[in-house]
Amino acid sequence: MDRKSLRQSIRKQRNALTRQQQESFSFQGASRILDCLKNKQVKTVALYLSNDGELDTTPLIEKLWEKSIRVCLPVLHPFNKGQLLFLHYDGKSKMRYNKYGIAEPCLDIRNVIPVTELDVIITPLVAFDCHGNRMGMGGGYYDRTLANVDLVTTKVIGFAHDCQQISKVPIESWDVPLSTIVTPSTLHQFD
Ligand SMILES: Nc1nc2c(c(=O)[nH]1)N(C=O)[C@@H](CNc1ccc(C(=O)N[C@@H](CCC(=O)O)C(=O)O)cc1)CN2
Ligand SMILES: Nc1ncnc2c1ncn2[C@@H]1O[C@H](COP(=O)(O)OP(=O)(O)OP(=O)(O)O)[C@@H](O)[C@H]1O
Repeated sequence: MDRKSLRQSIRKQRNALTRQQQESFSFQGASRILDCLKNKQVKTVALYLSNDGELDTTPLIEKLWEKSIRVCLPVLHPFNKGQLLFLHYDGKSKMRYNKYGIAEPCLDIRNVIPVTELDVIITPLVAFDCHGNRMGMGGGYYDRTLANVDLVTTKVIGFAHDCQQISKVPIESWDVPLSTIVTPSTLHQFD
């Protein structure tokens, strides 16, 4: 299957999960991520607000706030096409909808967090495989972000439903494989 058909098919599957499944999976996923961050000096985590049947990040965001860990969200760069900025997000952040209908903090330079300050980036994805290859929504936003990340100082974790795992992601030269992917049932570690 080509990338486009694969995307469509997996997006359909995750959107078909029931409300009850979405809710229990989001708590299971959150607790796996927290396990993964335990005993690490984590001050700032980049997350995303779930959309299109993605594993819901709300319980995880709440838990991080409880632990006084700073949460950032991606914002589409206003001029540089395909690039993301990361903005601090708390319960009081002013929000707007971007062109994809995803809520993001209103752009205010004072709230921009440089990627070098992100201890952990939790990425959304559409499909992944047993080698840690990921495929996203098709904008190349995270591929571009990860191309500029120092993977020694910033831990990158994919977050997805179990049903998003496929046997082989058709990869492209710019794809950055992930060493960790968390699903509700499993912490996947790849070498
Ligand atoms: N929750 C969440 N936030 C995110 C991402 C994500 O995957 N999930 N992104 C990860 O990169 C960025 C947004 N990337 C996206 C890229 C394409 C589409 C999308 O819906 N594309 C439509 C076509 C839209 C159009 O061009 O009109 C489609 O495929 O149907 C959505 C988000 C930043 N924020
Ligand atoms: N590091 C990069 N530099 C420049 N262009 C890039 C880079 N990474 C990806 N792109 C471009 O972005 C487009 C979309 O890439 P791709 O389909 O792999 O995105 P994706 O992995 O599905 O999305 P995302 O990374 O946002 O989740 C491609 O046309 C590709 O040329």
